Amino acid sequence: MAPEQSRPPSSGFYPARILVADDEPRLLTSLAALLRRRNFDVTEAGSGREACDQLTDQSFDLALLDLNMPDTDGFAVMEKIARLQPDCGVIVVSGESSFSTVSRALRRGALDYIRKPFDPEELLATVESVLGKQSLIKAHELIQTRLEKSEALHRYIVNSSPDIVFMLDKTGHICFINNKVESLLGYQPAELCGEHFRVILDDRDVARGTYALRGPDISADNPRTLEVRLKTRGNSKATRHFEITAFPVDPQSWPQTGVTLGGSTRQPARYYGIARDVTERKEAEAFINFQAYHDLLTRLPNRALFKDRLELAITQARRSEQKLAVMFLDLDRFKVVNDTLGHAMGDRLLQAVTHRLEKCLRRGDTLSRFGGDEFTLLLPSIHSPEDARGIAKKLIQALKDPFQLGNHEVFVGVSIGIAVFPDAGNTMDQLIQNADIAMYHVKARGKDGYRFFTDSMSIDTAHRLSLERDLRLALERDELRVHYQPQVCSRTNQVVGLEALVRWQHPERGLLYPADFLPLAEETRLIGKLSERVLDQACRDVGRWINSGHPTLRLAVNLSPSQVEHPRFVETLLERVRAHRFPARNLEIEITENVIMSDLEQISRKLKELADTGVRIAIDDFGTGYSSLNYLHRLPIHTLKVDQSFVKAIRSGEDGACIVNAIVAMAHGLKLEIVAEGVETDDQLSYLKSLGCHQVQGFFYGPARPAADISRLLRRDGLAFASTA
Ligand SMILES: Nc1nc2c(ncn2[C@@H]2O[C@@H]3COP(=O)(O)O[C@H]4[C@@H](O)[C@H](n5cnc6c(=O)[nH]c(N)nc65)O[C@@H]4COP(=O)(O)O[C@H]3[C@H]2O)c(=O)[nH]1
Repeated sequence: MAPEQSRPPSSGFYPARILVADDEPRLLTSLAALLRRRNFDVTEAGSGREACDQLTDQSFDLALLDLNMPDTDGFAVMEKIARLQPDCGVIVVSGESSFSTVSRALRRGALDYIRKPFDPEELLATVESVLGKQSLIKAHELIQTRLEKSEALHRYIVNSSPDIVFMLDKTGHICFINNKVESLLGYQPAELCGEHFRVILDDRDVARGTYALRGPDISADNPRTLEVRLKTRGNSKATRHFEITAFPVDPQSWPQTGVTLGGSTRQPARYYGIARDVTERKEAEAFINFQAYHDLLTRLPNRALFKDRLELAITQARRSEQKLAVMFLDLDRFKVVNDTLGHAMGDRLLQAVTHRLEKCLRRGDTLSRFGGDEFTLLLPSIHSPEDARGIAKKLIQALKDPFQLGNHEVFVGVSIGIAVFPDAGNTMDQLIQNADIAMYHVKARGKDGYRFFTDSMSIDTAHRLSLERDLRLALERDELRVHYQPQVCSRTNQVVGLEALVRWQHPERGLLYPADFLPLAEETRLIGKLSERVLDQACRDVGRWINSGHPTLRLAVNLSPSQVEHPRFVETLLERVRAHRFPARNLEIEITENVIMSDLEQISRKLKELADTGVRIAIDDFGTGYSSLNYLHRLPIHTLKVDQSFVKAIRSGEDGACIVNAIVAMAHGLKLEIVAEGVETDDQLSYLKSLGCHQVQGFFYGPARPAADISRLLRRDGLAFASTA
């Protein structure tokens, strides 16, 4: 008999439930008693059918079955167990001991076989061994299930990460990479495992990326963070920006460093990292950065970026003792287009202008939009000012052809001031300001041209501000004066005309000449008012002289480019002339070639209108501008004024003298009158006379003088000048 003992160790927290089935009542009772003494929870079944009924009612850990039972044998019960309670183990306790029966029972799932009559100890040992195995299998299955769940959870966490998670071996080959790499870069994780991680690094970042992991001090607490571009699959040009955080795997926190992952690499994982897609942030940063330093309409660098580049270029030029040029460009007639066609057209024009200007430049040059219709250009290393001159001519030429804006064909020009480092300024602000000043000198002299800054143009800023204020006051306080320079016929020494030249009687600085304030007047748009005053005064003075016995006396007035461009130029001029009852045929307006060429069509219409009323038209400084002869016979021009530079050349016998010959010959051919300016010497006068150029103006006959002097002259000598000359 089995000794009375405590519960078997394999039964866990509750006694194992055992079904015992045998058709021999005595054997059944003794077997049950034996097991109960070991604290098993025993259910007895006196037949196979009864055993089957029990199996439908309750569950068991183990069944001890006799094979030979009359109605339902042990095999049938085993079948039912396999179907209803597959976890229930089976031990056959049978008198049958033939090999075939034993083997059949084992094939049907019996875990052991005990032959009757059995030894109680042996039976109990078998029961406990089977129950022990059963509980081990169950525990194993439980752990297996938990592991699978845990693995699934971690896989889910890693693959659902918004970042790419990866592990590398010590040489940088990818041991593991999560699925995120597919949605962000288009690669399958499997195709990257085993590859070196540089295969996805953008070429520009390979050196930085591969070097990054080599630091001696990086760890999980001190990871290496760097921004790199990663290539997307299939198109090596398309990259995305990532912030990578990586560190060596700590053997203490993950002792599995010796284990390879995924079987695709021979080396164990040594680095852990995550790569966060920061493309949108980078793009937003790039856009904000672009906005801060660029003009969004033209996409050109703005004032801030231009100044930054200029500062840098000055430092470099200083170090290498080279020159650089700063140009200030102001569009001519932009305002007219903007005002008449609207801002949208104005914007399109600025874009088109930018496009043409950019085509004239080299890679290192910086063209920037300084504001409105103003641009600045930096030519960082030039050999001589001639290089800048070449570019300026190219820029002017580039804007010559009309711009097509919808149905409108518009013309703009550009006035360019040039300041060359170091002669025209040592600092960034000086260079920009001086280029600006030079530009206004272009504007004041007819626009659509270029000029280099010279010291004589300079007006420092404080001076400039006070001058501007003074100029406004001068208009209010009537400080402007008109002086008249006689135009004399050298054959008769008769005064044929008077050129009105503005002066400013400054309360502190004395008499100022146009060069001192006209550019500023142009810049501050006071030029319009100033010109009106001059015209009014001149009409009054010369009108008086005409009426006092000099009916043929001609008044020559200079007109500023902005005056001529004004849409109401003709009406305004005629209104003033009529208001003073000044005879139109005695008026000659002087304009430069540049003004004409700026918009040939418009200007020619205006000049024809004026000429129809009797007003004469003279081309001032002839020979210094375009000298495109084409317009001469298309416009109602009466007089050519030979620029003083050519007259000066007569004395020294330079080429200029030949130009005078040519201009005079041409004027004769075209039946135009000709006036030579700046005649100072007898030689010049004789030479001009010999060419047949008889109308002259210059210090030879006297400078421009106040009206009172002219009145005296006319009273004393009539129109004859003989006594003075
Ligand atoms: N070296 C030398 N110079 C001589 C001689 N004879 C005359 N000049 C100067 O030469 C300039 C001739 O005028 P411009 O070419 O029309 O050039 C003028 C004209 O373009 C402009 N200007 C003068 N008054 C007015 C005005 O009322 N309105 C406008 N828009 N411009 C004016 O300012 C320019 C300079 O005027 P100014 O300083 O008065 O200078 C005048 C005159 O004083 C000479 O023999 N030798």
